[in-house]
Amino acid sequence: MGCLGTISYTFFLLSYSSRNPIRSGPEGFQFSRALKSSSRSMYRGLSLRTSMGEETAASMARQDERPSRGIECSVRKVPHVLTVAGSDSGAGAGIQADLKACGALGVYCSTVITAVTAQNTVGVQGVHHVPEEFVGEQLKSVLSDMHVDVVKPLKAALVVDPVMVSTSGDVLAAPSILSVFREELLPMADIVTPNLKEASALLGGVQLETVSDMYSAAKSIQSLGPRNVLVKGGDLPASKDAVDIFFDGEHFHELRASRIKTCNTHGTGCTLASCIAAELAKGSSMLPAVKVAKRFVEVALDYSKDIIIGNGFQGPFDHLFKLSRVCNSCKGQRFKPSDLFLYAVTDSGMNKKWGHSITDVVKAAIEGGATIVQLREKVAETRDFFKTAEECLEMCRSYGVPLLINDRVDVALAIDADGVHIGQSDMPARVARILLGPEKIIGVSCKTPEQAEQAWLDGADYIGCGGVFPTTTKENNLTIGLEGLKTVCLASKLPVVAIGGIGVGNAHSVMKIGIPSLKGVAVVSALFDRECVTTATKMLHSVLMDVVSTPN
Ligand SMILES: Cc1ncc(COP(=O)(O)OP(=O)(O)O)c(N)n1
Ligand SMILES: Cc1ncsc1CCOP(=O)(O)O
Ligand SMILES: [Mg+2]
Repeated sequence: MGCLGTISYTFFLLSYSSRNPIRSGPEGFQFSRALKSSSRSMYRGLSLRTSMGEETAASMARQDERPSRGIECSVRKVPHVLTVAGSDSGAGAGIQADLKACGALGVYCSTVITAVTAQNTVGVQGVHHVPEEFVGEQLKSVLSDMHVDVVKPLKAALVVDPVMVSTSGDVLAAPSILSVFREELLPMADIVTPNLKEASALLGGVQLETVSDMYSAAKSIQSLGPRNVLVKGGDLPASKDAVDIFFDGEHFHELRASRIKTCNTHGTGCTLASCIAAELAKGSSMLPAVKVAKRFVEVALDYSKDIIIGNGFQGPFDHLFKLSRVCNSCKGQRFKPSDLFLYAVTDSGMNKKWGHSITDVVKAAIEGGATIVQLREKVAETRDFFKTAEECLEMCRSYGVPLLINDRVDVALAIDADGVHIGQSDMPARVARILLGPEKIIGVSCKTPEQAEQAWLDGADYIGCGGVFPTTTKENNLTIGLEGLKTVCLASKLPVVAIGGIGVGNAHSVMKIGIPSLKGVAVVSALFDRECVTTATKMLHSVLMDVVSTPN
């Protein structure tokens, strides 16, 4: 059976990149015509039937005609937003924001580019308009291909972000574009999302200064034709929250989000509109889509408040929630096998016994020479573990020592730890790698060469091998001895840290097996079942240093 292809729901997101000036009226008219005529030709090419039986038969016939892509795959609905917008070279707004926002919300986004702007965080340096016919050609290319497999009645929603005046006050469109919006686009729109200045422009320059003004504006704009209106109050003077007014022709909703203190706000309007389109494409109805979009923008702004991109006053934010993690990662280098040299693994029971706090023992171990720390908290409540882990991470970062979390991939993700250590009965390393991404450190416990091979295949960074000696710290743990350790070290393609019953009395014998993949020892009780953790760590450190500095 050949590939049955993809069923697409296409939603139009019609917006222009913020700071992307749209020139005089005729261009707008032509553009809107291009959109309409392309849409019309797409409709002509499709025979839409309302009866499900006929629809399915037609769809199957079309699928049979499709050339096989040479792979077996089943039909899968992919929500699909088509954005018609300008390109922002700084990638904070426009097409680039739309792609990122849709990607973040799990929606496919195709693009029709209306203008290419040269811009950065300082401003717009230039605009190159794409000729109208070519905008039409892009529309045709996308729609003629990506709609042919539509098997349900075509659902097309139009989200119009009427970018005319930026929040910073830049006039982005000539007054003549207003008539295009009013006469051509708004009546077609399922939702229009003006900011205060745009709402004012759409309404002939009326002053909008209060939340109550926003209500009136939403009502007046809705009377111009769009089914729904969202008047965005981000630049409302003297407002503690970011207030938006949604009006569906019958009911008003006042939507509030906390106002994030950040300069990284470039592209919020585009992003909000893309997120609304993405949620609609996933099948949401309008108000829930708007709420999700607003929440997404709030969370993304908060996440990105400390990132620095460019030198201008208004930076972009991070739609994919990745950049501040990368910035925070240890010393820029993801994992160094030498970090396994003296690996401290915490134990809450031992801390309790000695009256130590976890942050104090982590600090003490690092000051004694620990080169990596693992939080191994088997009984803590998730909330407590999360809080402690956050504190320990801050501490470890201040010393430049990586912090790994035992077992709990969720906690590692939540606090943005440097990685995890997982065993043979924990989350599979392959899955942990997918969840954590390529940057994080993953260690896997292995007792056999086969397990070591699998850990390597799964994308682990190191293996923990043991228990080498008997231990009471971990119950029912098979001891593999120095011979078992040697066998695994010889087979392992990954660096190895030995664990289990290791302390000042036997660390020497472990390291002396002399197999290059063995990089250090991981220790619990020899460091933490002690009154003075710093002294215990220093002693073990000195034994290890002796081994590496003494010739064979
Ligand atoms: C460095 C290191 N090696 C091995 C282990 C043991 O992990 P696991 O087998 O998952 O057992 P628990 O520690 O979860 O009881 C480890 N934690 N660290
Ligand atoms: C977690 C673990 N995995 C294998 S042995 C072990 C316990 C190590 O503790 P200790 O260093 O006190 O023997
Ligand atoms: Mg485990």
